[in-house]
Amino acid sequence: MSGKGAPELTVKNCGDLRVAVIAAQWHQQVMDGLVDGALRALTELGIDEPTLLRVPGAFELPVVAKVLAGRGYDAVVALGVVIKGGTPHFDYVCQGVTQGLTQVSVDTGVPVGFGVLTCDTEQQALDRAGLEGSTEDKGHEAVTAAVATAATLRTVSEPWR
Ligand SMILES: Nc1c(NC[C@H](O)[C@H](O)[C@H](O)CO)[nH]c(=O)[nH]c1=O
Ligand SMILES: CC(=O)[C@@H](O)COP(=O)(O)O
Repeated sequence: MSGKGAPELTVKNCGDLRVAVIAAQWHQQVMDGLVDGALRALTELGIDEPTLLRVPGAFELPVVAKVLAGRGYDAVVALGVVIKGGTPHFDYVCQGVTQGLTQVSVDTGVPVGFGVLTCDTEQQALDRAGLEGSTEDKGHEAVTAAVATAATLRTVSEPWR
């Protein structure tokens, strides 16, 4: 299930890659879908012993991503759901998470799959959660993108980190 132009990625010979998934806990129903989709992608890729850690909210994703990226993981995947409320808080959470995860990836050279939904409504999140009736599976997508990038980096001859 790929949404709105996302590529159908095929990754081979990546079963030995070390992958960690970090999942926030806000909006449980949507998060259950994202985590299931992520684990399904890992199984399809032959990565059979992923690390799965939980954090309270999306804002806590970058610090754990940073620590894991320094522990020898080939890829880290961050999953979360941020839904707009009645104040600008949404903007600051989304900005902090996005900038933080981006910084981890470029600072460490470890791909960080961005599986954080930033939605105006709960229905938008449900539609992207890989649940029955969803049109997209962003958890699966985030894993596949991160693992594909890690596989690409593995072909780079010089040590990059
Ligand atoms: N409103 C949402 C949050 N807010 C909580 C923050 O992520 C963070 O845990 C808190 O500010 C304490 O540091 N988190 C989500 O994941 N989703 C939301 O919709
Ligand atoms: C994105 C959020 O943190 C959100 O739950 C905050 O809601 P509010 O802006 O109504 O406090």
